[in-house]
Amino acid sequence: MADAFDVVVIGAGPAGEVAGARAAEAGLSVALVEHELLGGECSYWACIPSKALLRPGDARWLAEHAAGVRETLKGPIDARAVLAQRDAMVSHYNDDSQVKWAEDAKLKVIRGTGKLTGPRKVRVESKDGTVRELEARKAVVLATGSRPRIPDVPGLRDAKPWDNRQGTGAQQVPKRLVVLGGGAVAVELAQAWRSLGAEVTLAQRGKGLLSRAEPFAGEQVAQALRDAGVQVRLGVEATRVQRPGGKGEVTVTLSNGEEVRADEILVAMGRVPRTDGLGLETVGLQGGKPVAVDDQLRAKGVEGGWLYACGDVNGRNLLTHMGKYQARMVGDVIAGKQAKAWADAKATPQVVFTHPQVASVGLTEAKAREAGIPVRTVEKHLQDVSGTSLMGKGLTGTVKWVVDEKRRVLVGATFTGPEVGEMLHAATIAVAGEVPLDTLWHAVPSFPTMSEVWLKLMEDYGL
Ligand SMILES: Cc1cc2nc3c(=O)[nH]c(=O)nc-3n(C[C@H](O)[C@H](O)[C@H](O)COP(=O)(O)OP(=O)(O)OC[C@H]3O[C@@H](n4cnc5c(N)ncnc54)[C@H](O)[C@@H]3O)c2cc1C
Ligand SMILES: NC(=O)c1ccc[n+]([C@@H]2O[C@H](COP(=O)([O-])OP(=O)(O)OC[C@H]3O[C@@H](n4cnc5c(N)ncnc54)[C@H](O)[C@@H]3O)[C@@H](O)[C@H]2O)c1
Repeated sequence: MADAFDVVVIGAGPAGEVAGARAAEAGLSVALVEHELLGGECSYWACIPSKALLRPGDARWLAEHAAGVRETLKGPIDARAVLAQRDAMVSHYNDDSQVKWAEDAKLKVIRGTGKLTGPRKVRVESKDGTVRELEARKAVVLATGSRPRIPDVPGLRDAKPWDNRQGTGAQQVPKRLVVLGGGAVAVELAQAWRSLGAEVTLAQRGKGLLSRAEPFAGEQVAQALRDAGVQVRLGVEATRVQRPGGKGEVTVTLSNGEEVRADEILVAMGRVPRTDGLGLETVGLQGGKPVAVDDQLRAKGVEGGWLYACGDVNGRNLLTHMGKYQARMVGDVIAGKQAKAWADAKATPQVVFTHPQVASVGLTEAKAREAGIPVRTVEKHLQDVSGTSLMGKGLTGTVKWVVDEKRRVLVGATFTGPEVGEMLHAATIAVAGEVPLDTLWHAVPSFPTMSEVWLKLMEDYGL
């Protein structure tokens, strides 16, 4: 006999937890199925540990710009203390507090691997082989996230490369690390391990780093990595990896003929949705690719509209906060409220936590032009305002606005520089809220904060 719930959520990462909690808040009974740790990739092997590894290097970089503090800095960062703090931030890979949170939110936690067996039916197999059949009266939510993409480079798999799990969870700093990729994972982890003493080489296929951001952002991050001693190779691919027996020294041959030797190799080449083995074919869908959804996060092509997918698994926006945003919509839609996810199409914020940080929202200039928007851009330097000089001598940064000239609203903004992640939300409000520039003119930034750069941008725009 199947146990019946109003909602069955498969996957308890940030998206699954929030979808379940939102539905439970509306009075629905919810089963939350998880086969590893409640909290998902983000809490233990992605966002949290990577930021814990980056923060000390960032703090030191800021301190190096503070007269009177710089002179007192002696010796390298204490890597052992940083790794211990990382372990504390991931609760030593224990999810007791998350389970308590879920139970307090009235979610029924079911441990095991969930799989669809037909419309509204989920089978959960636990590690000891026990099988439990569940039935969803209203909805099933897929929130199974993503796993790293390991491309078919000859020898790469046999070399037992690090992925984000070892890349954020290693207990020792490798002497030499080679990083393949040039997206957020690659730049953040390259900088983090370099700050802890590793000799790092980063090899990126594309012409620049952070290819979805404004080009100046990737250029500044590349320069910062180089300044910190990272060997940055752009426009090259790994063509072969050699590591006999999958341990010891690894040799990576690059497409320019160069051979890089290292003690570990980190693959940071994107993600694939976890949809294989999920029983999608039992409801007429195909595994191995993202679950396509509409703006209410309903899986397309499933009769009856009872299947939803939020977070990385639908491939819309691989960011924790956007997965949670979609999850709030899912919970509301299942509870019968009107809800539609539109922000992830036009106002997605993202912060890359390198130094300089890269904080962006909405469209880049290139994307806005591609969309046929009549674009005008405004660009200013952070060092033009007193707040930046006060934060640290010699600190710099760039802010670029992308304005829809017809509607006189911001459609995108990018900031680089120290702590700019904390400045991003103002831009997110302006973009999501389509605040007219003539109204923004009356949003006065405080003196002496870095946000005064908004004033400079508005003046340059002609307000
Ligand atoms: C190194 C790194 C750093 C990152 N840093 C940031 C950051 O700073 N900010 C940010 O916004 N994003 C960041 N991201 C992206 C972020 O981690 C993801 O967008 C986020 O984790 C997606 O959440 P999710 O709930 O969709 O999936 P996940 O976090 O992947 O959770 C899915 C859960 O489902 C479970 N599961 C899967 N299949 C089944 C099944 N069949 N049965 C039961 N359970 C199952 C998994 O065990 C997991 O717990 C980072 C990613 C990486 C790799
Ligand atoms: N701070 C943050 O917000 C944060 C941090 C980390 C990750 N994330 C998110 O997690 C997701 C995964 O990040 P990611 O960096 O792994 O993926 P990504 O898609 O952002 O970047 C993948 C990189 O790998 C390169 N690449 C792909 N195939 C290659 C090949 N065969 N040879 C050489 N290079 C190759 C690409 O050029 C690209 O630079 C992204 O959506 C990212 O935004 C966010």
